[in-house]
Amino acid sequence: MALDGVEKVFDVRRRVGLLRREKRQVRAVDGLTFRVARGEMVGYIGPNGAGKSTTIKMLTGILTPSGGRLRVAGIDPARERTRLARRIGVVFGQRTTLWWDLPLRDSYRLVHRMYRVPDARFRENLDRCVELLDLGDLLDVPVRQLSLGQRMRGDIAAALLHDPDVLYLDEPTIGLDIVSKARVREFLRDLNAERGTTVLLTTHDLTDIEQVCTRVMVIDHGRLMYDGTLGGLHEAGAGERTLVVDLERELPPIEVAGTRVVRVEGPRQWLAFPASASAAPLVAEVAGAYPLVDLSVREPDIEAVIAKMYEERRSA
Ligand SMILES: Nc1ncnc2c1ncn2[C@@H]1O[C@H](COP(=O)(O)OP(=O)(O)OP(=O)(O)O)[C@@H](O)[C@H]1O
Repeated sequence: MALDGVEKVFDVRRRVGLLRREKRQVRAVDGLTFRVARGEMVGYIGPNGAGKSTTIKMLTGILTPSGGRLRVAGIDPARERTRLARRIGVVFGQRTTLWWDLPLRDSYRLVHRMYRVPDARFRENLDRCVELLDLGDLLDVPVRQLSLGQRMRGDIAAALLHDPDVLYLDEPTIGLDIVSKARVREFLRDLNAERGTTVLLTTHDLTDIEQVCTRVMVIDHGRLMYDGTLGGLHEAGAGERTLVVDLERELPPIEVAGTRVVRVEGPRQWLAFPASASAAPLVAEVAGAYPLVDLSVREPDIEAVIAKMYEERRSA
């Protein structure tokens, strides 16, 4: 999977007052560049509205990027969506891709035909999924009668019957009890070990990442904020804070000892400094040396992401 400067801009019309409508652009994905090698298991996390679903939709070919280059298994998803469909599996925690009124077995038969999976291969895959996901007693139950955890296992099996090289999972453990969560995670590890399936996992549950992924990418405001191990993420998140400085006019990046300018937009500049340092002397220095209008200290976004996830984990 290879992304180079991928962008997605949405035009949104917003009503302003009674009659006027304002056109605004939302940059849901803003220049994403990363690679995921074959067989990697990667967590893809970020706060609500960060651009995760938009990325996944582009990776499946549902949405066309506004800019940049995107390849999955060597295929341009938007151009060859059908060819790509044979190579990828997709699981959405919040909705099912199964036929609501049909027993699992019939849904699987439809997948079999839709993807023209060779009979022997299909039977082998189905047997393996039934065994590992413990679906034996559920095959003849209509999907609507399944519990959430049972349905999720059924969905995961459906996404894998055509031997995809890449599996996208969007919140696969949401709403599941501890036993079902553990089962899903174990299954993903087994699948990866046996088949070398590449996994991209979106989740708000840190344990999913801890137990399944070897790498985590954090996205915020459509940009990649972090790419590395989970351990490294804690350090990065706790490492820096930002001083947001509004100057009277546009200036070249300002120089304040112990900080570095990470972004400039007109008269506004962002200065990163170590989280362990006190902000007060930095504020005094900026105020003394530059024409200042306003100033605020921001906690790092990554830290906010982690804090939020840990909060959710504690209360789970
Ligand atoms: N079809 C659309 N039209 C306009 N704006 C959109 C559309 N889809 C997404 N957006 C906007 O793009 C941004 C990114 O949304 P996206 O759904 O990708 O975030 P997310 O990281 O998946 O969030 P969540 O965790 O809440 O699912 C948001 O500001 C969202 O409002």
